[in-house]
Amino acid sequence: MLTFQTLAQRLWPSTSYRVPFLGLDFTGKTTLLYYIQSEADVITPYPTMGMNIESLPLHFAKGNVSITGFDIGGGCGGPRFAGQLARFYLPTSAAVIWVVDSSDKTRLSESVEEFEHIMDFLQRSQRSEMPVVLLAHKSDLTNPIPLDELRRMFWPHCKTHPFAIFPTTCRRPYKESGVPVVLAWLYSQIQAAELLGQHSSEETSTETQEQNVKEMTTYSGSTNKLARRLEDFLIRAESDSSPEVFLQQFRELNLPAWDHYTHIRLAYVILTTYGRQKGKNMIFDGLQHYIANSKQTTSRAFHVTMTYFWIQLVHFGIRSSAATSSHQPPPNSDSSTTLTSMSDASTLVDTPGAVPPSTPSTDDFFRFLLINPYVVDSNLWTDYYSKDVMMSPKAKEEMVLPDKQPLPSLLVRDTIRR
Ligand SMILES: Nc1nc2c(ncn2[C@@H]2O[C@H](COP(=O)(O)OP(=O)(O)OP(=O)(O)O)[C@@H](O)[C@H]2O)c(=O)[nH]1
Ligand SMILES: [Mg+2]
Repeated sequence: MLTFQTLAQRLWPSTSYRVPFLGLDFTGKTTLLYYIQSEADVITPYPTMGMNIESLPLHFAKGNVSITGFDIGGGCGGPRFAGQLARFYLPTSAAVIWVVDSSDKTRLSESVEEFEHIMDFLQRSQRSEMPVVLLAHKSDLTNPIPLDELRRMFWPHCKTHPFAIFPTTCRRPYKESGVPVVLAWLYSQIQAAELLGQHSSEETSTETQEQNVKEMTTYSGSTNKLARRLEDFLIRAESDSSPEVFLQQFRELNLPAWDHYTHIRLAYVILTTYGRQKGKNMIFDGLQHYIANSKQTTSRAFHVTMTYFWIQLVHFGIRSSAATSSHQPPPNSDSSTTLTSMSDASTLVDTPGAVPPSTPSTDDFFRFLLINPYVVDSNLWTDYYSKDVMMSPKAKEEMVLPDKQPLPSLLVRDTIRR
């Protein structure tokens, strides 16, 4: 049976120490991650969808250490879902960074509540010795919550952990930001844990793993639909046909199902194999062809705006997971090419002697889903479009822009990633 923790270990082998950046949305987790990486302030103008995973090589007088920062966004499914996602990584993490927006007293008790859930989980995963650092972030703003008050509220929930609170800001020069002190503390804690042999246990009992899966889908007794759907997607992906067979089934109007999972996998496989420009046209042409000719889709109609929406979201996700993917997109994959259709696609794949573009592996699709779990939510479009706009005849026939908020921008993300 697939267990999430085994999967996480397979996809991100522990060559460096995993440190998740957790906390409520809008607290500054992403800004901090890239601030640590570049030692300079960066602009993060939109909430994180899914995760940012970055390698952070840290240098100290006493030695060097490599940390992999997992910034788990509150921009998808809310803090509860982010907390559930964190459970994939927590049992094998070296430490936890909990970020509080110290300028926002109104959300303090919400932050404590989420923190308590995470600490309970660590307790049950037998990781009650894991170092926890609380960042009283945005300390540049006026009237920050006093550190004593933060200690009073958070400390009772993590008494068994090495624990420290530091004020931090990304709005000052790096050396004055408080961040170097945090990293030095983390380094000393990781070294100490290493000496005591606490972090060496990568193995987790089957019982604990099964508990983690249960934790992933159940939260305080209430079932989380998104987490369940993610689990369904991962289980399906594990036993699914190869990407080559899957594309063949698409061309032959013979897919095993015509549902949200199938659409996401189709978009993923085609966009990673052929790049955005070519892949987008292939998806448009291929879907129209399929809907017009397959018995599976007799009552369906092609929807231009919906198709464009999912292409944009899946492509955004592919670019987000690119840093951790083993699959290399084709050269010039994003450059402009002439219109390509599904019949061109079969030519590309089947021409004798031609070198076919390589398709991504199953692991790459797992990785994509884990980093971008929001794609499992078939109602995600409602965050961007009102029902009236999306269901209008105009939106069905041509691309209509969202009326609620702009779609996540690759340009912005790439500026941040530089
Ligand atoms: N004043 C101030 N603002 C900051 C600081 N760090 C981040 N911000 C701002 O806080 C806002 C939220 O930052 P993000 O990094 O997107 O927050 P996040 O925790 O990643 O949010 P989600 O992705 O929604 O979970 C942005 O407007 C940042 O520019 C800081 O040190 N000082
Ligand atoms: Mg973020």
